[in-house]
Amino acid sequence: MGLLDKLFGGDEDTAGAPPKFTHVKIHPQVDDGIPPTAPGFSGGTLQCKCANNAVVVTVGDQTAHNHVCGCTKCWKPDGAIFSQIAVVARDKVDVTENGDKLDVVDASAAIQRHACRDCGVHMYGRIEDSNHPFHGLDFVHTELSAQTGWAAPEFAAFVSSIIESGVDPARMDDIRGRLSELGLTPYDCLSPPLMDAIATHVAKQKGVLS
Ligand SMILES: N[C@@H](CCC(=O)N[C@@H](CS)C(=O)NCC(=O)O)C(=O)O
Ligand SMILES: [Zn+2]
Repeated sequence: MGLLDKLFGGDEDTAGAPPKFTHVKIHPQVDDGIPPTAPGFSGGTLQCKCANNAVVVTVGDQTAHNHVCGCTKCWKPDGAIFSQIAVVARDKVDVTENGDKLDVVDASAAIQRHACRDCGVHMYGRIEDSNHPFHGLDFVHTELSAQTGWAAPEFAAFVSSIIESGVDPARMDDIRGRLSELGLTPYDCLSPPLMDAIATHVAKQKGVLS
């Protein structure tokens, strides 16, 4: 193998090779294979983890840009090193039961995460700043739903940020390897389409694009 191939992995043939990183756990929704998106799926309900008086949020549409997120701010189920989070239009999100149990986790954050004060689950995240590139979208964890058919996760965001939660940096090659095996391309910020959407929004605000 030449130097360039060594550096860029040019002729390493991994097609059809058995997965090498199945021991690496990412999130319960993806670890045993990713449930597929159901064509025509049009929403459902999300429920917090409380045994009594659970908070219920009704989402009246399919979600988009579902992904696993390694940042420290998104809610994760116990033991998971990533969250799983997707977006949906804010006018499709309604708190339908026990909304009095919701508190905003950090009012100064761009995403106002509304969490159940009893079980800690984040029920939806809303962007109130009308100048934010993602204003109009809410962030939701569809694993909180009993329905199947929600949009499948497509990529992994904020991967390096898992170190900020205490993950040993020496594990990063295995973790990125597992994400790639699952088809969740690892990015240390967001996916290229979302980064392009943010940059386009900024360029229009500055007047360098129309
Ligand atoms: N390295 C930081 C990254 C935090 C971050 O920027 N998170 C992203 C993905 S959820 C974001 O959009 N945050 C906005 C917010 O938290 O309001 C961390 O892990 O805390
Ligand atoms: Zn996040």
